[in-house]
Amino acid sequence: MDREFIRLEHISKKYRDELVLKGIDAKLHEGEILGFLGPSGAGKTTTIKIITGQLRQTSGEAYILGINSKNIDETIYEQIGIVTDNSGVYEYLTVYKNLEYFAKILKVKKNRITEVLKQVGLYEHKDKPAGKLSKGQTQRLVLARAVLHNPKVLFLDEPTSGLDPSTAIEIHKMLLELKKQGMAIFLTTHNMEEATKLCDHVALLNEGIVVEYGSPKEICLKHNVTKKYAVRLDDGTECLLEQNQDNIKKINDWMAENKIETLHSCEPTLESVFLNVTGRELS
Ligand SMILES: Nc1ncnc2c1ncn2[C@@H]1O[C@H](COP(=O)(O)OP(=O)(O)OP(=O)(O)O)[C@@H](O)[C@H]1O
Repeated sequence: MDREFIRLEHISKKYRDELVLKGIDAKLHEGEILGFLGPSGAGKTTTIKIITGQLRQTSGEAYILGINSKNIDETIYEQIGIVTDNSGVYEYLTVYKNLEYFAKILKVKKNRITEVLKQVGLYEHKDKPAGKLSKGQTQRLVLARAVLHNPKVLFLDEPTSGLDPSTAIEIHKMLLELKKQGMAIFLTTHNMEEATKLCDHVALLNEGIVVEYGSPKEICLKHNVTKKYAVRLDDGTECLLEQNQDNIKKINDWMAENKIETLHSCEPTLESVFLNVTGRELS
């Protein structure tokens, strides 16, 4: 499960005089989810466009499925799926007809349409015009279209942006299922919780630079400089205690007196790491 599907080597991109990517390196392997995280304007969409050959970088090299992105052709497009927004849904066609249309283009057998509709939970809506779907259902349809041909790599630009939490959870489940099947997923998001839950690796992007790269856990532990415990006592008192001998003794005493209601160690979150490293909020 470790075939390399994407490699970015020091990618830079200038739009006129503005340098928006400043030497990005990253890798994505089979069956992995890589999160590109950063605030609006950090360069996430630009990165997807470069990898998928829609935009030419100013310097550096990008490879997808072993092919340089500059030489991408339809054999590569047949092996990738891209979801950047909800465009490309034909509102007057039913859900099924939408997928049937793309199945023809992608030379996918019809029984795959039913399979995918069931997988994304849209089977019971298959005869509804796409224009009458809710936002979350539309996002599922877009996802269904992107995975119809069983791509090796799936690009998702903010897949749960604007969705309610329960629909977002459903989308997360689907993505983890696709990952389990070996699909490599390149995901951009502002949402650190989503990234922590889904991603094997994340790149924290700020002003065109990757300021941290690694697994969410590794990154959080690396920034866990002042280790603390959060304690809540049975009288409602809450306190944050640094991890030292005195406080450990205090906690032991409270335990002996059966006073502790909850006790947690407080590792930083990706959100707080980002704030620490860049001085900026993510959203
Ligand atoms: N075609 C373009 N011409 C000029 N500048 C552009 C172009 N496309 C993007 N930019 C600029 O490049 C920077 C990065 O944009 P990009 O869309 O990659 O950011 P992003 O991280 O995807 O943001 P968001 O989260 O808002 O989608 C921004 O400052 C944007 O204004």
